[in-house]
Amino acid sequence: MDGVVRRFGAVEALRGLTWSARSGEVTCVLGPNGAGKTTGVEIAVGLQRPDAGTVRVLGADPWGAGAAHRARVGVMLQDGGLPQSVRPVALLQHLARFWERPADVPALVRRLGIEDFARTTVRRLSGGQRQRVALAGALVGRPEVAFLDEPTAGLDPHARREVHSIIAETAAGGCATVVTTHSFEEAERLADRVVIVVAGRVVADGTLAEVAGTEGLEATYFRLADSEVVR
Ligand SMILES: Nc1ncnc2c1ncn2[C@@H]1O[C@H](COP(=O)(O)OP(=O)(O)OP(=O)(O)O)[C@@H](O)[C@H]1O
Repeated sequence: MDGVVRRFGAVEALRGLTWSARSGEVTCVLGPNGAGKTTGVEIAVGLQRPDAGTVRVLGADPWGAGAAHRARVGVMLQDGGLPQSVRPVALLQHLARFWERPADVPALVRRLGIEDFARTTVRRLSGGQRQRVALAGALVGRPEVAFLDEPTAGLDPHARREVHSIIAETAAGGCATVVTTHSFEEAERLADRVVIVVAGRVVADGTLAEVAGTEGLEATYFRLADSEVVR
């Protein structure tokens, strides 16, 4: 996305957001609460229209893009948007039928521990369980681009470890994998590239090594976030 602006009344959530993600890489997007990460992701998947700027995902403008484009893009949003009254495995099997070459649903279910709560409807799942189903839903179509909004927030350590390996494998399979996170440890473990967003702008963008430099990712983040907030 290039120069993307998004306003909500008097709030300027995105103030010229410019960054990109590449195939075969994990791009971690970091930034304080309210920095504009989710807004950026929602624009990238066509759920919101920018007030200004340009967005291209797989060469297409996501706003108003058709079903063929959407089928190439996987999305996991913070509040899930999952149907409430279905059971997880039935939901994933149903989703898998929309794609020509879906992922192996039983393998995904096993790896994410979804079989432990397979008989519970989505409505009654815990937050972390629901999140695992949402992640499986985002990846079941083997997308070429995936936007995962805080995929490990609130997950227990086992689930987090499994999600990290699934994300790494997804990128290794060629997917441009975008992950928003508040965890430096997660970004250091997963990221090929890091984008730091503060107050609707990108304040750092590069490989993990470039962004972390000699001071490390955490120190870089606080330095950039604090100076931007003060400004
Ligand atoms: N629909 C909306 N109406 C009004 N303001 C909004 C709306 N959506 C987002 N905002 C505002 O835009 C800004 C960016 O929000 P956004 O959810 O993108 O931040 P974020 O970086 O994802 O934060 P978090 O880390 O808490 O998830 C915030 O100030 C938020 O209050």
